[in-house]
Amino acid sequence: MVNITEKIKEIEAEMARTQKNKATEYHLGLLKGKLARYRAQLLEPGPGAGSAGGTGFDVSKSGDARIALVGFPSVGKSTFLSKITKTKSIIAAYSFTTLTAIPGVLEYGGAEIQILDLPGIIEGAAEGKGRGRQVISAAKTSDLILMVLDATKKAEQRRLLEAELEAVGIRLNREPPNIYLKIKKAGGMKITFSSPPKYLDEKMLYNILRDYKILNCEVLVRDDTCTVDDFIDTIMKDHRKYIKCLYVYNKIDSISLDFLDNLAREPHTVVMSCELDLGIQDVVERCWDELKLIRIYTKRKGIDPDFSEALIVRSNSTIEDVCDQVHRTLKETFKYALVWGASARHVPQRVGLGHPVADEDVVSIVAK
Ligand SMILES: Nc1nc2c(ncn2[C@@H]2O[C@H](COP(=O)(O)OP(=O)(O)OP(=O)(O)O)[C@@H](O)[C@H]2O)c(=O)[nH]1
Ligand SMILES: [K+]
Ligand SMILES: [Mg+2]
Repeated sequence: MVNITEKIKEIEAEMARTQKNKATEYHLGLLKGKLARYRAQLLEPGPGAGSAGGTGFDVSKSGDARIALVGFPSVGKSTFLSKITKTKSIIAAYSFTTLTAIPGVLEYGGAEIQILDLPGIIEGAAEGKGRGRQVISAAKTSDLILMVLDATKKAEQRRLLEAELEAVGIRLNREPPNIYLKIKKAGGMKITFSSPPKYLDEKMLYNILRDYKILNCEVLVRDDTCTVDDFIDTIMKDHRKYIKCLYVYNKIDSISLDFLDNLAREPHTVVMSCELDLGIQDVVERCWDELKLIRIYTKRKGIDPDFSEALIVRSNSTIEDVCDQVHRTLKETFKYALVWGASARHVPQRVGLGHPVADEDVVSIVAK
């Protein structure tokens, strides 16, 4: 492990020394590729490492979605958990009060959302400082990262945390790059671009692929704005996780109104004060919006739908997912479904398993 950390440091130092220009472009691209590979190795649990490896804290997933509270020490993560759930996580003015993952349940919109309060992370967390690697691995399993920031601290805290998460392959508020890569057994490399690329060329991709020992493959870059980093993310796609992130500035009771106004205007950002009980509900609502969970009300033939209890499915779900939520084997006897609501072209619409559902649809499943 020490070896890999040293190698990473060496590559980072070499990248810092290398001037960025046309002549060094290929070399820098290769270095980035190597860096990504070592970082992935760093996260793999070594032999006998047990749960101390990259697996994070063993909190089993429960409920309809998971939100991870990530931030530097003493920004108010545990205070926030205690506000929005019945769980009491220890709150104190000293750093590293929380030492493991503390799960709580937020009930909202008929859904149960698991909230994971995590220990504070520090710079260098991705390389294993503190419990950083476990914290970040736990964050990697979440549907939404709530990055809790201290409004009284320097603006760079946000960039530092983002860099830590990026270093272990988490991509915040982004989509996977629009690059097709298929690894083959023979036939050499075939690299094509849908339109002339702005930041890539064939030779560069060729070199990086060779460095990864990928000699036979098909590549199609579909977006002319893709960068070397996007290409490396495509090669490393098994180690990448695209997660939504909401930036939450806490302790706004201690900053000026002007400053507060600026913070609140940043994208994906909400502000709150746990101490004064300000903005907490806004944060919860924004979380709900970001998770894009879908509530489905089921209806039996001849009876009004039961609006008191919703089935919760994820965004982009279909009738098939609804069936799976009701019962494991319901699909097998499924004949058709009747749908009332935003996803139906007319009401009720008779649909099959592949029909995409929308929030607050009413669904009646008809079995064979
Ligand atoms: N001024 C102010 N202080 C707050 C607010 N929210 C929390 N605090 C204080 O900040 C300190 C740290 O709170 P915690 O909830 O323990 O912070 P944490 O992020 O869980 O800390 P670690 O577990 O150590 O990483 C405590 O003294 C809280 O009372 C707030 O909105 N305003
Ligand atoms: K604390
Ligand atoms: Mg805490």
